[in-house]
Amino acid sequence: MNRLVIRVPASTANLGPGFDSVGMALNRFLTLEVLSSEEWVFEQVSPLLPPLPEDSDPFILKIARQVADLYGVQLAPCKVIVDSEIPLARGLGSSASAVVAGIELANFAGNLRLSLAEKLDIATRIEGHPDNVAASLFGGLVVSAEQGDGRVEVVPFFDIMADLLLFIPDYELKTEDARKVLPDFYARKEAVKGSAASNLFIAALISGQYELAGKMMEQDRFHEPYRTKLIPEFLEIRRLAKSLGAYGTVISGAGPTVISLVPSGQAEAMAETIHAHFPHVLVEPAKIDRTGLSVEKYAASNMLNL
Ligand SMILES: Nc1ncnc2c1ncn2[C@@H]1O[C@H](COP(=O)(O)OP(=O)(O)OP(=O)(O)O)[C@@H](O)[C@H]1O
Ligand SMILES: N[C@@H](CCO)C(=O)O
Repeated sequence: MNRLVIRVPASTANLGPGFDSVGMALNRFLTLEVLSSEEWVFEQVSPLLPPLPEDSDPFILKIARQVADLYGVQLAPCKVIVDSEIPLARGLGSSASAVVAGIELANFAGNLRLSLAEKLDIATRIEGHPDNVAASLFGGLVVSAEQGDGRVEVVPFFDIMADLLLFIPDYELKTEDARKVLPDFYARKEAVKGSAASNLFIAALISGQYELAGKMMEQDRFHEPYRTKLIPEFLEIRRLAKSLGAYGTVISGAGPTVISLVPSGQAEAMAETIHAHFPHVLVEPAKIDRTGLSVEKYAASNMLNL
């Protein structure tokens, strides 16, 4: 094996009331080209990536080494060329994609032969919650729950017939900071309403009742009431998107990106209208990625064709 291409989709977490449990993969990708090498070499070709540290391992290699330590193996050195379409700290799962990429790098360079379930458990432990990593690994809409024993159970769905509209502000919001504004406890009445909204949202979404899914999507009780103040344009975007026919509009992950679930084929036209109202926000149509993590292996004999 001389060349490997690891492709990991971005993701949106929560989708409103599915806090830390629901994720959806998006058609924006982190890509690693991995080649056999005498020593570790990292190159980055996207301006969206953070600068490579001068005195320590790059983040993705740190994750790979962590996984190798877990299994007690040494990693064979590689040259890794990293490209990315996922903006950092915007609520589009950049860290989860990097964690999944690091695990896959370890899988290759340490010859670990990890199963998808093992990758999910490790990624969840590193990321702290399964929503983004599960979506990046499986693709589609993924509902997940940690089991308390280090294992994560998931059910992916691939037949959601809707598109997405991303509103990406020009400022970052670190997940760590956006979690600090959340309460440690919820009153029973609030928790019951939040959980009911989540249940009905998922039931509506997977049964193709997108209007109802959109309505329930906007009834989160777990995080949006506390994070709205961190994203000043959120409620105005929601209002405008609704007036143009979006099913529902929520904070993507920990924000600041706002995401709308919209009828198939309508995202482009809506993006054009909305962009004029929010000049400092990038308004981009997106689609659900239904592939998840993909790994392509190329033998030496094929390399001249690549
Ligand atoms: N490809 C990468 N290479 C190195 N570091 C990365 C990479 N992707 C993400 N990171 C690190 O993760 C941080 C962003 O993670 P954070 O959890 O705050 O936001 P996010 O994952 O983009 O959004 P969210 O979790 O809300 O979906 C970056 O600031 C950077 O430190
Ligand atoms: N569920 C997570 C996603 C961001 O990592 C949150 O909302 O904090």
